[in-house]
Amino acid sequence: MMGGTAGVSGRRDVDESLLDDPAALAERDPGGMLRFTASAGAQVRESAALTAETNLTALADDGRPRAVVIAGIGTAGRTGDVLATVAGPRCPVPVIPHRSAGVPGWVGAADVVIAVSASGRSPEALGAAEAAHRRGARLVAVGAPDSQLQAVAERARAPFIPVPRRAPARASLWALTVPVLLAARTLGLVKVNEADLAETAARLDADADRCRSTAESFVNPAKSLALGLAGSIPIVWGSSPLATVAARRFGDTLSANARYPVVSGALGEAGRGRVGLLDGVFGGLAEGMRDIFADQEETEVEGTRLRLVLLRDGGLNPEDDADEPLAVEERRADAVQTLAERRGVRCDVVTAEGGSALERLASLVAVPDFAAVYLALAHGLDPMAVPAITEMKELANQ
Ligand SMILES: O=P(O)(O)OC[C@H]1O[C@](O)(CO)[C@@H](O)[C@@H]1O
Repeated sequence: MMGGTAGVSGRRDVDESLLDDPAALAERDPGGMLRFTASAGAQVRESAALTAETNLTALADDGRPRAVVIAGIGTAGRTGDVLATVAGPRCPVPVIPHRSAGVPGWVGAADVVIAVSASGRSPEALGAAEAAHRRGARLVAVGAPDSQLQAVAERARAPFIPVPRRAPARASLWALTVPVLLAARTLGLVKVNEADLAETAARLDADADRCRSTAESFVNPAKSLALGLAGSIPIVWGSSPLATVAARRFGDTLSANARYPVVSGALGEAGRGRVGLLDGVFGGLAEGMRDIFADQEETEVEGTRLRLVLLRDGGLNPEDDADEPLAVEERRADAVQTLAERRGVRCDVVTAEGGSALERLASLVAVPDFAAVYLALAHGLDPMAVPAITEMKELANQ
């Protein structure tokens, strides 16, 4: 197979009408990615119940650890980022996401390793679980039942929290995240309570309803976000550490489902560097050309342009720990919107809602998760197929 024909088929331009045709959407989504995305709230409830059935006392017995390492790759790795932000900057114990096989050299008996893998077989999670056992660290494993990861946990006599498998792993973000948070709660590192979980699940359900395939583009926030992004290079910035996790997650799903290149990260850091993209050939320069041609017959100027998606975390809970005062984050978010406006770069804003950090995160992840699927479908791409990843694994012999 040659470039262009290898991998999935699709169309370069989006078919807008397809998004308002639920039957056509279902046909182009044979694996049911929309259905999996809509199960986020159910995943929270199911994983909370499965964690409650797991005996985690071995984890708590030795008291507060020196450090917690969350080991896994891809979506499993993102759960470590979620834990680090929910634990917050004043967490007395370092919370360290780790994305390569094994564990950092300093990990020992005083530490806890949480190994996460949706399939239960990633070399990164398996290597970490085995290394944790060898070094005498406390281990808890999260992943598919009856998997290699479960076998390693059993050999190590470590708790294993089963998460029923959904293919692909990126559709399991909430199912994997909740056990990680609850394991950390057992260690006294986060304050997530049952009401937070219930409210988070309810918000994910409500957003899934707003984003359902039968809701038309003009009332469906995910479809309109997808159409706004069509043909652009998305820049996704988060106003706070929590919103930055959501921004990175949107980068993951836009790349994996819709195959869009994305710049994503923290607005605080971007403001000291990458904000310069707004002045570049895909930003202000391209928009300037559009203005020149707008006076002439030609209204449509060819060329790819940036589209800014700003995820704003209103920080509604005053008890939340924060690195920076909310006012600083808010001023920065206002500033980048002004910058984009001055350069003619279109900007979509998603604002967090909800009381707890977890619910606010859910409110920033839910609509973008659907938008990435709709963008794939509008291009005629099967959001679930990942031929390049499979080919990469074959070629790299992994
Ligand atoms: O959660 P798992 O099964 O360990 O997979 C890790 C990552 O590997 C992939 O399956 C790609 O191989 C991603 O989709 C996933 O997030």
